[in-house]
Amino acid sequence: MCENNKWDASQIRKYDMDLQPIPRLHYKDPKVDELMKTNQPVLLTESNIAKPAVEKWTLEYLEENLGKCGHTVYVSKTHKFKYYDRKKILSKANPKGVEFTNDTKSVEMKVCDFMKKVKNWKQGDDRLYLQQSLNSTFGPAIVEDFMGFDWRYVTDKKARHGWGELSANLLFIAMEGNCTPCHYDEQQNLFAQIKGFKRCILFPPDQFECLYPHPVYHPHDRQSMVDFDNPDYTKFPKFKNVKGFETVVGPGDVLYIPIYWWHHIESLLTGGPTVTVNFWYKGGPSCLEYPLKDHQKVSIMRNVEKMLLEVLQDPKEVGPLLRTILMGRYV
Ligand SMILES: O=C(O)C(=O)C[C@H](CCCc1ccccc1)C(=O)O
Ligand SMILES: [Zn+2]
Repeated sequence: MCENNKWDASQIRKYDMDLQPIPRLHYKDPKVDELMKTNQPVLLTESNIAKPAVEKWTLEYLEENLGKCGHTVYVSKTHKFKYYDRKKILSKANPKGVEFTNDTKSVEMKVCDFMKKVKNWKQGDDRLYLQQSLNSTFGPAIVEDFMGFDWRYVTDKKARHGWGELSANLLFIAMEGNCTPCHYDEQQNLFAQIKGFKRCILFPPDQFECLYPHPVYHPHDRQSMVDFDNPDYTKFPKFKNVKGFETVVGPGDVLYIPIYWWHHIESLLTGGPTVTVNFWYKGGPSCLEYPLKDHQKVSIMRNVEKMLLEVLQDPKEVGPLLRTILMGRYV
C-alpha cells in the first residue's frame, strides 16, 4: 500500500481485518464516473479540486489567515475522537437528560493557541483536533484560495451523479496519530487531503450487521460501537467477518467516500499535523427502486428507529418491541 515511499507501514495502526485497496485513478479517468455512479469509493489523483490549498496552506499560513475568532477544537484524552451529538442528550428520547459518558469535549480556541498547544504537545497531554466549517469568518486570503478550488469539476460530479446541495466544507487540522473512529455520514463526500497523510478504512453499508452502530437516539448515532483498538468479539461477534477497503491519502489526493459508507480515518502516527478539507453533499432524491440498495435499507432502518422512539418515548422500550415483532415470526 506504500505510495512511492512517502510513508511506511510503521506509521499506521495495525488492525486484524480483511482490507482490500481502494482504486487510485487519475481524476479525469472515465472509470471514476463508473465507480461514483454505483456509490463505490475511489481515490482521485492529480486533481486541482483544492489546488490553492495544497500549494499554500502551511500551518503558518493557516495561523496567519484563519482569522482571530475562535474555532471549534475537539479535545480527547485518547487518540480517538469519537463524534458526540450533545443535542441528542436533551432530546425527548432521554427526558431525564441522562449524561452519556464521553471522553471527547469541544471547546472554542484561537488558532494561535491551538497551534501553540500542538507544537508543545507531549505524551500524556490531551490531544486536539480542529474541525471547523469553512465560512466567511476566515481571512480574505483563505476565502480567495477557496474560490480558487476547481468548482467546475465538483459541480459537474454533483450534477452527473444526482447529488443534493453542497451542505458544508469542513476544515480538519489533526495532530499526528489522531483517529476518527468508524462511522458513516448521510452525505456524499469528496475528501481533499491538503497536508500530511491519513489512512482511511472504508466499509460498504451492507456491513451494517458487522459494525454494530449505536442506537439512532444515542449521541454516538452513526458511529460503530466496536473499539478497533480492542474489539470485544463476545459483544460484537460479527465484527470478525468485516471486510473493508483502505487507502492512504496524501497532499493533492481526493477520496470519494460514498454516502452511508463507513469510514475510519487516522492521521499517520508520525509526520506532524495533517490538514484536510471535505466537501459534503446531501444525498440525492432516493427514489426507491427494487431490489433496494443497502444504503437505502440503512435509511429505512433509521426511519423505523426514529418512528418507534417517537411513539414509545422511552428508548428502553424500542429493543423489546422490535424483538416482539421479530421473534418467531420472521424466521
Ligand atoms: O469527512 C468526514 O466525513 C470525516 O469523517 C473526516 C474525519 C473527521 C470527521 C469528524 C466528524 C465525524 C462525524 C460527524 C461530524 C464530524 C477525519 O478526517 O478525521
Ligand atoms: Zn465522516
